[in-house]
Amino acid sequence: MFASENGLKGDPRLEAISQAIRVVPHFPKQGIMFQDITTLLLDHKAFKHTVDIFVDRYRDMNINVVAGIEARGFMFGPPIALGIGAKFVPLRKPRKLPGEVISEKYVLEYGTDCLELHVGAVQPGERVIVIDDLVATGGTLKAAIRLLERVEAEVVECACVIGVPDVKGQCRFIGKPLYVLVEPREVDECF
Ligand SMILES: O=P(O)(O)OC[C@H]1O[C@H](OP(=O)(O)OP(=O)(O)O)[C@H](O)[C@@H]1O
Ligand SMILES: Nc1ncnc2[nH]cnc12
Repeated sequence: MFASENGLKGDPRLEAISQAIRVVPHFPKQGIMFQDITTLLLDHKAFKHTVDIFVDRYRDMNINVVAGIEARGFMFGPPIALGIGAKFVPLRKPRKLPGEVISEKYVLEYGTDCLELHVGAVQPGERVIVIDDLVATGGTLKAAIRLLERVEAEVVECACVIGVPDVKGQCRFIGKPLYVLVEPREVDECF
């Protein structure tokens, strides 16, 4: 669900977060309105609002693991993990993790890819939230959930800064609760 429909209706932090995201049309290919969160990271207030909202939501939910998806989930996951007292586990692209891994392939808006998890990083029964910057088709989150469920973790929720409006039908997308802060921006007036 969107944060604006779940306790944060009218919260000015959501607008500040949205405004800090740059839209780059036709990147990395024609027709994609790329949502660039590097400009959100440049705005320390908007970046802090983002982390604070997730920390407030998850701090009392007995979360053991924050699993961040490469690459942009690595920017939001670690401060959230520190804020809620959980461990951070990277879900990485192929051939980046040096230890024994399990892998899941998935389809993207612009290609195919694969995520890997270190065997032993997450224990059976541990409660996990999965963090990424953006959900579009949900294919990446679904691969992350499959990886974590293969090691018998409990995926409590997925959390993204940006989500296409269709994610309101969240269970159809990924089969797990999904918490999203803002919708993608259409045009870019600020940058
Ligand atoms: O919901 P989906 O359709 O699966 O798309 C969302 C994913 O796409 C982007 O990552 P990308 O694969 O471009 O990788 P990057 O973060 O390494 O650039 C984004 O950061 C999400 O991980
Ligand atoms: N429109 C988009 N902007 C940024 N990252 C994305 N990943 C998939 N679609 C994207």
